[in-house]
Amino acid sequence: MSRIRVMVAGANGRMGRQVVQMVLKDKELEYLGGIDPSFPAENESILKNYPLYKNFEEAIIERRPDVVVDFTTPQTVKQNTEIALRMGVSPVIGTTGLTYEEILQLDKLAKEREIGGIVAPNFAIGAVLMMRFAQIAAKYMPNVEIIEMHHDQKLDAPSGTAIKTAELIARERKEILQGHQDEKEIVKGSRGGEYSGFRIHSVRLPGLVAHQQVIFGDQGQTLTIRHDSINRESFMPGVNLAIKRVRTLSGIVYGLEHLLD
Ligand SMILES: NC(=O)C1=CN([C@@H]2O[C@H](COP(=O)(O)OP(=O)(O)OC[C@H]3O[C@@H](n4cnc5c(N)ncnc54)[C@H](O)[C@@H]3O)[C@@H](O)[C@H]2O)C=CC1
Ligand SMILES: O=C(O)C1=N[C@H](C(=O)O)C[C@H](O)C1
Repeated sequence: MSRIRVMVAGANGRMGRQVVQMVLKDKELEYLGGIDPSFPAENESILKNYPLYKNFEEAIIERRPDVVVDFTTPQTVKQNTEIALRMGVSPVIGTTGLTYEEILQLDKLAKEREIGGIVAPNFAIGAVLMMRFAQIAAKYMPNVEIIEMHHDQKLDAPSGTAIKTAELIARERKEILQGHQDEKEIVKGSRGGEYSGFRIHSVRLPGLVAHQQVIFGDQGQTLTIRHDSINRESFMPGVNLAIKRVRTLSGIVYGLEHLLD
């Protein structure tokens, strides 16, 4: 059986470097090279041993991968994905920041081209379970707040995981007036961002990787569902699964959970 030919966009980033190592270790995958406009540090010998392109379109035209994994930035991911789909390449997208409308547009393009793709805001199995458990709890405990905590270099807030969690909660939660109307924010933003009647709070600190708590409250009790990624290896089994399954999909699938059952 021929190996799946993979390129990694954002290869020089925190996630990209981890993905390159994972792909190189898997005998079913062939690493064709990376795409990243930044220069790898002197000690990043792995990246320098393989082709490293600065331009996404040029890389895809020249190498013709089966799958391109994207861990870049919210500013570039949509354009990258459109190029990949137009070139017949299946995208595995970990980059956050795509809106739901943009995912629908990409899905339309993927279906027109008969190509499978996946957008997963979180590739860690524990995070997928956290989101699912929160969705179940929301039906019975509609008073809820989300606190997500990440490293201080993160570009987007709230995190893609928090947004997806909020979308799942909003689907189940009956519409209630949470808290009261007379609240006054003395320090602007201290009550977080509002999503469909409940709050999301984003914490950014050095020392953190990726963490989230979903806290439900009811009379005399709280329920806290918490997930911690303590390193970026936590995302690799999910990314590996997506690379192997993406070409069997129809259109763009949103969330790793769709590959698990
Ligand atoms: N879905 C998931 O499980 C996870 C998603 N993420 C998301 O992945 C994204 C990347 O995160 P990090 O690796 O921490 O960021 P990072 O800043 O360390 O890496 C991003 C890399 O993309 C490169 N880049 C920028 N524009 C590019 C372009 N047009 N083509 C190719 N490369 C380009 C940058 O030079 C940089 O090296 C973020 O959106 C983050 O939220 C992060 C961790 C897990
Ligand atoms: O930027 C990160 O680090 C992460 N981003 C994703 C998100 O925005 O949810 C996934 C994970 O939380 C790590």
